[in-house]
Amino acid sequence: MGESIRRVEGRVRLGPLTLESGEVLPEVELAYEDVGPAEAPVVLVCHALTGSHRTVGTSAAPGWWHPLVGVGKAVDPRRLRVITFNVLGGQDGSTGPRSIDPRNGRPYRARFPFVTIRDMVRAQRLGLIELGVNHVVAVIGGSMGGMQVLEWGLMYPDFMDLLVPLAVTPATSAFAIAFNAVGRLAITSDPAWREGEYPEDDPPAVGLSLARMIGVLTYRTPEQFARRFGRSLKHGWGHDHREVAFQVESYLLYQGEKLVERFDANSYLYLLKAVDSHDIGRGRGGWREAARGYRARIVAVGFRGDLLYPPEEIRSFVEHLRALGKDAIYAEVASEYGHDAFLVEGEQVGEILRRHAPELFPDPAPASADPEGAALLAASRSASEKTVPSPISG
Ligand SMILES: CC(=O)SCCNC(=O)CCNC(=O)[C@H](O)C(C)(C)COP(=O)(O)OP(=O)(O)OC[C@H]1O[C@@H](n2cnc3c(N)ncnc32)[C@H](O)[C@@H]1OP(=O)(O)O
Ligand SMILES: N[C@@H](CCO)C(=O)O
Repeated sequence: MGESIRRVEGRVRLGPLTLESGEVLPEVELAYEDVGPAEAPVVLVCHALTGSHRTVGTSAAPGWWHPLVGVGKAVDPRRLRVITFNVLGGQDGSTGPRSIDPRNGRPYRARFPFVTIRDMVRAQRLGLIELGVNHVVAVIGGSMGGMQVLEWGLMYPDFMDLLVPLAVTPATSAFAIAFNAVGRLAITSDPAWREGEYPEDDPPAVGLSLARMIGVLTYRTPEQFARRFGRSLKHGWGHDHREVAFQVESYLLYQGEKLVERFDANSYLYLLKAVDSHDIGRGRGGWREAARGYRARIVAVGFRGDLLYPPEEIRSFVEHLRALGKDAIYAEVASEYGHDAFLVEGEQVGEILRRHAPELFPDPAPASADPEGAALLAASRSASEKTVPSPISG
């Protein structure tokens, strides 16, 4: 970041935390990134499955959401204080399966308790209080991050002014749970998983890799694969069923390997379970009834071709909110990235935020005055598609 922009990475200690299940984690810590002026209005960002608290990052290592959050972007840390926590159950410094259980001095691994999206949100609320934050202007997140956004709005309805759930439905569908179940089975049936007791340098690589490959199939679209790979061959066409004949196979294998390099298999299992737990209506009379509890304004975004969280379901959710008299709008983004578009189409999501919440996300001041900001801008991806206006956008 430029010298003028404050960026802190740290950990907050929360002490014991009673989970939704009734189990108690005796010592909980959350890793966080805190970027922007300390006195500025706070935007809380919630990360997705394999993201981390490094939302903005640095010019040398831009964070996972650099297309949307950063100098010159819609969520600009020159005027907003942007805070992200690594989720409870995560693997980037927050308490999770890799952490030491203080009761016996051993890593939890597969003995870590089941955590839900609500547990993640409660931990973050305690984390914000530790950081001296009692109100945020917006909570933003996509996918598993969007689940946290929806829960934030019900668990602490007056804590924020605006909720921005992206690529998420009010409850995880049977179809999405089914893919998660297959992913988990891929990991747990790899003999290298060893009931979670694998050494750090010998993880269940085949299982985790396979789980990611299955996941990637649901995060993208047939259109993207057709355009990128078509039937292009990697090697000459042979007759061995073990060969990697097509480019698309090579790509998928690489995506699997890449995750093995950067993610813990046990944490992946727990986070998939947390995703399965997502249902804003659980214990609240169903999602339609639960929706009555929102008090903050909502700008919800769906992504064309999202197999897991179909835009039409998000749109119906917003229609229901509006029928309840809530201040909610829906906008849709077209992208061949499908579900993953929430991560890469930052320019389009930024346009939606500027249009519907200009008081928080005004047109950016040029980043050129800040050389590091310009470098971050250059690092972001260009969006090729345009935002699709929705008839129910305000
Ligand atoms: C951006 C980050 O910070 S990632 C690390 C933190 N984690 C996160 O942010 C979680 C969320 N992020 C993600 O899910 C992803 O990073 C996304 C969706 C944002 C982008 O996905 P990517 O995998 O980077 O994009 P994409 O699908 O274009 O794949 C590109 C990779 O496939 C490789 N590739 C492309 N075609 C082929 C092929 N035929 N055979 C083998 N590899 C191939 C590219 O070389 C490239 O490799 P690289 O990642 O080492 O540069
Ligand atoms: N690509 C996303 C998918 C889940 O939203 C991730 O890895 O977090």
